Amino acid sequence: IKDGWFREISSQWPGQAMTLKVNKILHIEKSLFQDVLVFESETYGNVLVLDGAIQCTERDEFSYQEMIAHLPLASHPNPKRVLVIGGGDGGVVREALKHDTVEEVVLCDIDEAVIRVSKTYLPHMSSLLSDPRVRVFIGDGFKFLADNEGTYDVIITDSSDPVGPAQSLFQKPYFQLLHDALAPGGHISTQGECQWIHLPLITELRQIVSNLFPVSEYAFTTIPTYPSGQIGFIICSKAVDRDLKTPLREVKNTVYYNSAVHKAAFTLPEFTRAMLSEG
Ligand SMILES: NCCCN[C@H]1CC[C@H](N)CC1
Repeated sequence: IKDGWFREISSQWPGQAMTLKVNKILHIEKSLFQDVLVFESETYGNVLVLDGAIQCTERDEFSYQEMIAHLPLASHPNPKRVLVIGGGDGGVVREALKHDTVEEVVLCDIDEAVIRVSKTYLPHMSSLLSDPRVRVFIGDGFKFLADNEGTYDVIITDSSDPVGPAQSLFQKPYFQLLHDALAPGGHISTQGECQWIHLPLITELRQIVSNLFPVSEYAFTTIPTYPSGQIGFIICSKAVDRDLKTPLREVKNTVYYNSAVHKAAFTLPEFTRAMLSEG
C-alpha cells in the first residue's frame, strides 16, 4: 500500500493492476499458507487480500458468490448435499443455503485464518457459517474429496489463483477427485479465471473436464474488483443429458443472479468460444 492506495500488482496479470483507495488497514497476518490482508476501502467496503490478490470486497462479492453457486445449483434437479472447497469467507455457503432442497453444506478450507478473519471483517459473508445445516472442516480439499466418494450433489471449488495453496486445484488429479466425490447426476463449479488474461489455462481446464464429464461449460460474470473486471466458471455435470444453461427453478433473495442472467452467462465472445471449441 503506497500513498493510501492498494495496488493488485501480480505476474499473473502483467502490466495491469486494480487499485483501491485505502481508508484503514484492519488486519495483517502471515498464516500457515499465505499472507492475509484486510483493509477498509473508500468505496468498496472491507477488502480481503491473499498473497496480494483481491479475494472479495463487500461491495461486489455477491456477483461472484451468487454465480459460482447458483449456476450449478439452479440447474440441478434436486441438490441436497453441497460441498464447498475453499470459500472460507462463507459467501458461497450463504448462497447454497438459499436453495430449499439443500439439507447440508460442508465447507473444507485449508486455511483457518481466512475463516477467522472473515468472521470478524466480512460478517455479511461469514455469518451463515454457523447455520445448523453447515459443517466446517479445516484441511486439504484433496484429502477430503478422496475420503468422500460418491457423496455430494454439487461441489463448488471457490479457490484463489493457481499460484500458492490453490495451485493443485487447477490440475487433472483434482478434477478426477471432484468427479469421483459426486453422487450420480452431480454438478461441479470451479473458479475459472478470466478470458482476457487466462485463456490458455481455461482452454487446458476445458480439455481436462471434457474428458471427465459428459457435459461441461464455461460461463462468466462481471465483477469490478477482479482482474479485467470479470471472472469465469467451469461448470460440469455427471448426467449425460443435463442442460447446465437452463435454471430449473427461481432463486430468491439474490442481488446479481436471476434466470435470464443464468442463461446469458454461458454466451461467450467469439475469441473465447473459438479457443474453447478448438481446445
Ligand atoms: N470467495 C473468494 C473468491 C476467490 N476467487 C478469486 C477469483 C479471482 C482471483 N484473482 C482471486 C480469487
